[in-house]
Amino acid sequence: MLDSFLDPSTRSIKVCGITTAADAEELARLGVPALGANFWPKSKRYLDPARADFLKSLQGRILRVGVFVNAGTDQPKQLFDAGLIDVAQLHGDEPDDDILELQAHGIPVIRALGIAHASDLEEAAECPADAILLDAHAPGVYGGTGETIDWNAAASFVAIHPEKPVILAGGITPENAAEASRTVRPAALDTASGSESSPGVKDFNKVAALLAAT
Ligand SMILES: O=C(O)c1ccccc1N[C@@H]1O[C@H](COP(=O)(O)O)[C@@H](O)[C@H]1O
Repeated sequence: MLDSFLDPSTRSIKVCGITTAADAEELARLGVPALGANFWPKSKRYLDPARADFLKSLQGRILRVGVFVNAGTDQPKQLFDAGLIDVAQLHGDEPDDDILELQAHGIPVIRALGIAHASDLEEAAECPADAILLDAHAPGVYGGTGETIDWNAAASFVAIHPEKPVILAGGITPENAAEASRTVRPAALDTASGSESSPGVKDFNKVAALLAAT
């Protein structure tokens, strides 16, 4: 499922920060290709793993991405083995060894990189992850800030490294999604704050507009 999500011929979107079964079901019903569930306890969109069982019933209907910040490898493995996630998104300061260990366990990995300057993209070319997610640099909070990155720098990276699937995140909204896709030509877009009415609560008018714009 990750391969079809990343297929550059089909513009995809991941809607991140799902906290309820009802929102997850509605995303699947609308045909959203991927959702993100945030397992970082400090996130405004935290999903307690003890309340994440609803993800199981979505298997095969929507790509389920678990978002982690410096969680180590045990928690992603447990959630994957329990059938709750398909992919791990590492959004902290995790070493490449964590990526390699999760991949060896059969878990595809999305590596999130906070981009403050175009030079930060150099790291992306060497990363062993299955896909790179480019997000705004957010010291201390790591992600979900609604801040955009330098799309021209991201576009150059995509053009120079067509072999590296890139997911563009950071301040993607219904208003700017089409322009973001046109400018950067990423494999997919990713949104948290731009698709919600309040942290962790999805706004389905915004989701429908994002789907139409990608
Ligand atoms: O959403 C969060 O709270 C979050 C916290 C820590 C790490 C990652 C987080 N979310 C990811 O950040 C991107 C960008 O968010 P936004 O669209 O700018 O609000 C989001 O898609 C998640 O993958």
